[in-house]
Amino acid sequence: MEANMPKRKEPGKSLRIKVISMGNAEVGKSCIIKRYCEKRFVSKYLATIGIDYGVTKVQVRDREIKVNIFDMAGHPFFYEVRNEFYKDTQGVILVYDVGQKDSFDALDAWLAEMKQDLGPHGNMENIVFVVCANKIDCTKHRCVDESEGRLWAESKGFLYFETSAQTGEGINEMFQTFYVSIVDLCENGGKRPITNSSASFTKEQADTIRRIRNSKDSWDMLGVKPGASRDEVNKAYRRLAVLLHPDKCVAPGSEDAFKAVVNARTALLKNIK
Ligand SMILES: Nc1nc2c(ncn2[C@@H]2O[C@H](COP(=O)(O)OP(=O)(O)OP(=O)(O)O)[C@@H](O)[C@H]2O)c(=O)[nH]1
Repeated sequence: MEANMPKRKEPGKSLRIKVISMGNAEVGKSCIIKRYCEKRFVSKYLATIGIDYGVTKVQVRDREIKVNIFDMAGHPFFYEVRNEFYKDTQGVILVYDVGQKDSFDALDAWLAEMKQDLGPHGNMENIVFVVCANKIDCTKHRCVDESEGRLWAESKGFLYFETSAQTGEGINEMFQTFYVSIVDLCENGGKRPITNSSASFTKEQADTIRRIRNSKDSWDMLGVKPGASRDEVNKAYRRLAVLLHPDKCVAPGSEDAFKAVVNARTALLKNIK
């Protein structure tokens, strides 16, 4: 049996699972859990000290699921406390604040912390991850858009939800899908079920969309040196167009990336003899 498989897994029987929350301080981890479990929102920030623990029961199909939730403090100060709690986990709620780019950029570091604490025998493939792009009610401050977050999550085979603990948007849907995926995983011998989205685009497509988003000018976007010839620009354009054409590529953000590439080519060709 896999190390992080729960003890009882016969269909129709009750199941006990462990879920943890991860993400920078103040992104809303505790509020997301409270919104689902207690149906309320706490606007005052009370930093989690170390770990908060709670138990809840949910029904998935014909199974009663007893969920042990460990809400982790996001502050770096609590690293020593957190690292005791990563093992034997079936589900992770990975949260960032859509108005704080740092909290999105930190997601890789959170995965690295977990991987390091699980050690060489820990297997992250057996865990269901759901990414919550939280505080979507704060539209004015939003700086990480949906396609950027979704691309990050789905290229790793993680679930992705846009949430607001304040309004409740996306919260029930997120937990429902999360718990169903964990039960599916338990009934699938501890293997994460392949989602449609994770199977439908390649790493090259995801990396190219990210590169285009971060490019500094049209040359950079097409991946050619400044001063490249018409032929070089057209060749680079054709390669990207085949990779990202909306008929062929369903990765989040591909349509915008494709349009940006078309515009970059047009702008460059105007000035090349
Ligand atoms: N506008 C808005 N504010 C939110 C939302 N979720 C949480 N907050 C606020 O963000 C602050 C931090 O929320 P917490 O849930 O305590 O954050 P946390 O990630 O658990 O923080 P740590 O315990 O320090 O790791 C609080 O003031 C919340 O009221 C949301 O969806 N929208």
